[in-house]
Amino acid sequence: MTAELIDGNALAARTRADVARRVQALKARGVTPGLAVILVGEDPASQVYVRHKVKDSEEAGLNSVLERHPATLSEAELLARIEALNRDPAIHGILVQLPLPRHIDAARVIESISPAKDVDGFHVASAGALMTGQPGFWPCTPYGCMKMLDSIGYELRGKHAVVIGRSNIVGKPMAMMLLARSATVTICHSATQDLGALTRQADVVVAAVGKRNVLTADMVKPGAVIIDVGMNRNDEGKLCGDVDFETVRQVAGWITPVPGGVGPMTRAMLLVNTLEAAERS
Ligand SMILES: Nc1nc2c(c(=O)[nH]1)N[C@@H](CN(C=O)c1ccc(C(=O)N[C@@H](CCC(=O)O)C(=O)O)cc1)CN2
Repeated sequence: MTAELIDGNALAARTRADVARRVQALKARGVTPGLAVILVGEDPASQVYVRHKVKDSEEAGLNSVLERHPATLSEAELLARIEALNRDPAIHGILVQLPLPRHIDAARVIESISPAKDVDGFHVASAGALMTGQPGFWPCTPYGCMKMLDSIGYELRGKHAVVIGRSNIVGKPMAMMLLARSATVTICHSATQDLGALTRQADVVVAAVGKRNVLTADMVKPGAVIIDVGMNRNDEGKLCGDVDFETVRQVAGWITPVPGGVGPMTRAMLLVNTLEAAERS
């Protein structure tokens, strides 16, 4: 068996086109969705990601403002900027690119964003809303993974999903989203014993560790759906995920590639969240 690819680039393009249509409808009612993207420091990868976010939003018809600050910006100065954006009626979504410089407490910064503008879905209020099934913003990466599962018409009810990774921004919210669809969810992490024994039982595996080859072919049930959230570099410097793609695709039923899988969907779901923030305002 060779797995079918779940094409994140194609699904993201359809999602962006849908957002663009909804933005036009909102503009006709006099509202232009506004997104503020804050970058602190000169991390090269973050600079690329924020540029993409601004370009994506402009192409979909949103207003986006990119604020670049030096790495020496103090936490108090950053909190003051966020407070001003919280009050700005033209801004519906606020995003602080992570990671932040070490002298800034990322949790305090995230909690200072108004939950109504938390389009990254990282605020504790957004996490609580997800956990209790209340309306709120879902973090873009796991939200994008759910859209990828939906795109192949996958019925999660009663299926066993294994999430590898327990971060606040991917692993934990991913598990909650799968649970909300009535999957049986196992969360694995660095202290899990015999990871393969668990993944071999899984109908769906989401790998979100940030380490190459965490999932190999011998750890996969034939026909399983494999979602690869990882973004790593191999020995040749090429971008790769957490999954040993070439061997796992011989066993799995569906698989997401890296690049061209979850990454583009993360970007697309930010547009969806920002549009919805504006629609709710
Ligand atoms: N405030 C946030 N910070 C960070 C987030 C986030 O969701 N919110 N996630 C990551 C980085 N990230 C978005 O910010 C992100 C990274 C990569 C991609 C992507 O499309 N990757 C491409 C490949 C890009 C390349 O060639 O380098 C792909 O997978 O095809 C999207 C979003 C950390 N920080």
